[in-house]
Amino acid sequence: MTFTEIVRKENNELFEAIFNHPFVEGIGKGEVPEQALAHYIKADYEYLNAFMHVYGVAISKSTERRDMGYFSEQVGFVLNSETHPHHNFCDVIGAGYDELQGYPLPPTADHYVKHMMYHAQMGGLGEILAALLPCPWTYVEIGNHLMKKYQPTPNHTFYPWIEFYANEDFDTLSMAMCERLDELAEEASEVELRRMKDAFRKSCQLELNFWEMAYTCEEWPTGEAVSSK
Ligand SMILES: Cc1ncc(CO)c(N)n1
Repeated sequence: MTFTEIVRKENNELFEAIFNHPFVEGIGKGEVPEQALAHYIKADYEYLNAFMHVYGVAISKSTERRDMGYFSEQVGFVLNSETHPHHNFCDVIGAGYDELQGYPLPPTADHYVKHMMYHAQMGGLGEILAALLPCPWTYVEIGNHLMKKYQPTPNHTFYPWIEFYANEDFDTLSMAMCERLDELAEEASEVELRRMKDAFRKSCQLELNFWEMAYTCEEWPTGEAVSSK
């Protein structure tokens, strides 16, 4: 088995818990509370900004042009394409996209971006990719799972969202990350492999918690966040 096949298997329970989460199930059924959709977009817009910062660190740690090219392509994808699923949620709640931008991250999203930045700063390319991979991988699987289970047609409330993540383009771009990570794992030491596994698992856990954060409209204890800007 390859490294990514092993970690996919070791974290199967988390993937299943994500598929069964009420937010994700709600997307499939076409019913998600409006506050949860708004909370998700506010957090995810800033999360994706942080994700691009991590790609930037990954570029600075790359020695090969193919890696630099891949990361820069991914930044372009987040900037130009991953706005589409966000627009779907905004349209459903009748909110303008810019109204939901610029908010401080709730605790779980804050934890998630700092977890990725920690591995980006402390680790090599393999460790960075291991921390990043659950982001596209869980969404590819969510998209395909919802397509299969609910077989939405274009008039489904969340068809654009589901179609975006189930689409082959997203799959191809994301799964290139699996192949590169497997190559890096071949050359990694035992210690590096353990760190890569930890980074991957924690990102899967935080993916699950991110859905819960949005669903419960999680806030900081006193209801006031300190802006990190
Ligand atoms: C939290 C989170 N994980 C994964 C994705 C998919 O890129 C996303 N947009 N947000």
